[in-house]
Amino acid sequence: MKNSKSNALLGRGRILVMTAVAAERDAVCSGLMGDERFEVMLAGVGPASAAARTAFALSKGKYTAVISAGIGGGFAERADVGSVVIADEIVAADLGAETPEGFCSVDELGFGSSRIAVEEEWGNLFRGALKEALFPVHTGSVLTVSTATGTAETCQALLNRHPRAAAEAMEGYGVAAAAQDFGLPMIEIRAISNVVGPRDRDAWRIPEALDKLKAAFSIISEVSS
Ligand SMILES: O=C(O)c1cccc(C(=O)CC[C@H]2O[C@@H](n3cnc4c(=O)[nH]cnc43)[C@H](O)[C@@H]2O)c1
Repeated sequence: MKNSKSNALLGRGRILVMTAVAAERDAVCSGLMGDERFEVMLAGVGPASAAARTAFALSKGKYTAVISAGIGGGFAERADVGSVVIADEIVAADLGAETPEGFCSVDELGFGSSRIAVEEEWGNLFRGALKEALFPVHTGSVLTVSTATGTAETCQALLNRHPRAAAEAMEGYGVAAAAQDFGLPMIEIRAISNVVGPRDRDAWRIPEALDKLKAAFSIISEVSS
């Protein structure tokens, strides 16, 4: 599956892929099957570690684009367990201040933006390729949180603030902030392992999500060639 649009983005150099933990990195590497255009590194868990490690990697190597990837929580009826979410924007969902009237975002506080745009053309390309391969794939905001949601109340509060949210994870905004500082396009891809809501770790389908992550990167490698 060749595509000239992808070559414009991917053909110029190496792509840095950041995953939080080793199991995610291994799944991505396994899907990429030695595709040398991609380099996969560990971001650590959470946006701070992800931003620091991504910026460090970008300062040392020559990259033309960045992907934040891993497993993630899916919002019910938007992204089922076993599906893949391709972000169309990344939102730092808990970056701000609590007030008696409710949550106040950094945007409202006047300290910058809680949203970082992703590479739209690239997202469309990957989504199309995954769909063509009959892959369950969704698009929407991917929220970055420092505390994984564990109650129905927090889940509802996030959805009230971010009606377009499809998934949440813990690194995307950090990776995106570093990519933005280096002027590089980026995207976030999450294989859904669990439903966002009351914490039930036994219900997380991690091996299945890692398999989906692997399969997604196999398709991404193919469509990028
Ligand atoms: O225990 C394991 O074998 C294992 C293997 C791979 C990954 C993990 C993780 O726990 C990864 C943590 C990583 O996953 C993201 N994540 C997943 N679900 C959620 C969620 O509901 N809310 C927020 N983040 C989620 C997150 O990016 C973590 O860094 C374990």
